[in-house]
Amino acid sequence: MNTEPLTTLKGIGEKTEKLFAKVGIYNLQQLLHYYPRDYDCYAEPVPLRECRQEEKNAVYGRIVHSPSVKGNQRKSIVVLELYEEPVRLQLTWFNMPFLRSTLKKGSVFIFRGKIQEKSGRLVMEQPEIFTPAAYHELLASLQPVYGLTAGLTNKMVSKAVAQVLERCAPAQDYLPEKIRARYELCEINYALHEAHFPKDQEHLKTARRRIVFEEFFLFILSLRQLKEQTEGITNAFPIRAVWKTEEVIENMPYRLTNAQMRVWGELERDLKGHTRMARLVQGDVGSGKTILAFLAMIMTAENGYQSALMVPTEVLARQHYESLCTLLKENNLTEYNPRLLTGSTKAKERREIYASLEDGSCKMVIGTHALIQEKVQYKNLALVITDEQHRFGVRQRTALAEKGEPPNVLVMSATPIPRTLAIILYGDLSISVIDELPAKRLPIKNCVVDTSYRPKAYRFITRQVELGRQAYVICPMVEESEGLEAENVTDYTQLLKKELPGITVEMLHGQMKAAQKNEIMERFASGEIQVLVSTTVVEVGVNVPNATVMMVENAERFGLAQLHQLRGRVGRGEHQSYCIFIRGNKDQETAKRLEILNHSNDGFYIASEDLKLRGSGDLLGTRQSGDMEFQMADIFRDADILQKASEAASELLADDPYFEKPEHELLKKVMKSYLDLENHDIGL
Ligand SMILES: Nc1ncnc2c1ncn2[C@@H]1O[C@H](COP(=O)(O)OP(=O)(O)OP(=O)(O)O)[C@@H](O)[C@H]1O
Repeated sequence: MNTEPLTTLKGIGEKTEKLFAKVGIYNLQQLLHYYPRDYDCYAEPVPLRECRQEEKNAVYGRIVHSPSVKGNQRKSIVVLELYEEPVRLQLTWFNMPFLRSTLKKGSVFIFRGKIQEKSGRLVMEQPEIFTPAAYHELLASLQPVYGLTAGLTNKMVSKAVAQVLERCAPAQDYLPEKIRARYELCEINYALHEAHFPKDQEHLKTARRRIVFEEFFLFILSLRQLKEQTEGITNAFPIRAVWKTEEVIENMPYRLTNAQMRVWGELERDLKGHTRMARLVQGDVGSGKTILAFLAMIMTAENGYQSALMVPTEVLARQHYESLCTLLKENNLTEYNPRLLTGSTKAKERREIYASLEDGSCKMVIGTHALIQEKVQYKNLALVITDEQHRFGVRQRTALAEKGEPPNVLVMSATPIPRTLAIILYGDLSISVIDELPAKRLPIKNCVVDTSYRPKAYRFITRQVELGRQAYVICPMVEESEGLEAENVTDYTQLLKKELPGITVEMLHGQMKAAQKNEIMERFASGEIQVLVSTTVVEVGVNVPNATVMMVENAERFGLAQLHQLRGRVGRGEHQSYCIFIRGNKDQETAKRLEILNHSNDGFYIASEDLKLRGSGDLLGTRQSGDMEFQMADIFRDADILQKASEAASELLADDPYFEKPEHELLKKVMKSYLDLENHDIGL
């Protein structure tokens, strides 16, 4: 593992190092695995009449008239007209007056950019300019497009990656030869190189297959090890039947659905059982998983034991904490002393919480990664609940479990994974499914529209706010970023403040300070903020039943599973809810994909239809699931590779369960650092 800092690369100083840190890259190893999020394909130039609108095109241009330059020194626009009967195309460049001397009359260039229709004219803004010879060199190649942040350019990333590739190669391959041959996987150095700088689609496909396989393979191997260590362990916290949970269920303002009751029965059986519980509860968005988690916590506390609920974001931790406190108060159970422990808990309070966990006076704790820091000692932690399994590595899953006697483990997930895949990905867990939504829910009304619909959408939101409801508006980015045409939360909030006078509009995104995020979320939950412009930080678990509109800008930039999660933020109460997906392009494929969402509110159906539509050949589309477990793999798109990796892991473990054979020596080392890395990521 190459953990040298980025500053060991040429051209990277402290300033650039900080920019890389913003996208989560701190060392060479991480940079090597920072795969492009897309690839730009340099296709043959086409005649103007064959250009496709809303897409990137390359066109030949013989300059007949010199370009015009308008404006002044500080703000100028260079305009060049291309004409091929019957098509006229206007090329424009902002603040690049020097281009006038490059674009000389009589010369020939290739211009490349997106063609759009604006006020009845075809325009290409800020096109790239190439000489025909230079373009020829690039032809058919795929140029990597990396995820960026303000100040970090694509060129900076690709140059740095190129250096690392040169420095690290040739690495020894740790996937055993036998497996590589059997599953037709290419060699590691080749895979890494082609994943970043593919020669063509075929090379990319081959590279991708290898990397995806490897990601799944390592994951499954560690999962199997985990299973071996934990399966059949005696339940160290036997639970007696108690009546409190029955009372809590009776006192609830609603009745549990049949599915909730069935799953609760399964949880209860597990908790009272002789062997340790290890269960996954899967249920579509809004199906009511949280109350089951709370019931399990109450039953555990009633028996004198502690439980911990760990969630991926602070916003969600706080929300769950508040609902738990309300539930306990309503049932006179505040003696369980629930606490909230997150990264932003102040030192003094933190010490108090640590003490109450150690002496056992706190029976329930909800929090983020802070819960698994070394300093936290529990008196008798009997139940660990993790929310949204996917966001935690295998290692994190057990870190909590290692604090004392192995506790019962309950995992909640809203990711609609088909059963066959779930069995692989959650190999160490039994699975329960909540396959029913609470009654009285009206199906969400959806529409997929283009940007011209915005004024109507704003009027609609205004009317909903007048009725006392609230709305979310989701943008893909936090702030404007060079070369990326997508709406951003910062500018959009300003725009909406103007467009929606008299309505309280605020923004929320992951880069804000925790205290600020909490404040905004609390004001939204209490109804004070009426429209929340946000990134996908609200994607998982956020529960504000009064919100009835979810408007998603640049819906094409999100995977369907992610859009389904976002949509799940509305329709959580009794009011009719609406979802407006705004398409930022006119691409046919996008339209087809979004139509699936438009016609169904069922997460499992959406995932399977999406898979059919994509087929396995689609390499470049948006990743389906927003999970962070894998760098490149996507559990939906790569379902077939997942199956193969699972097969391979079984074969390997049957042959050499402790990696003792010489050909598995390197793999053993990699497995160890794979687990350590996850530890390292969470600061253990
Ligand atoms: N049986 C029920 N009847 C009516 N409302 C319910 C029922 N169960 C839960 N709810 C309510 O439905 C809303 C959604 O429940 P919850 O937050 O548990 O969903 P979830 O399954 O965790 O969804 P997500 O995956 O989106 O977080 C909450 O406001 C909750 O109080």
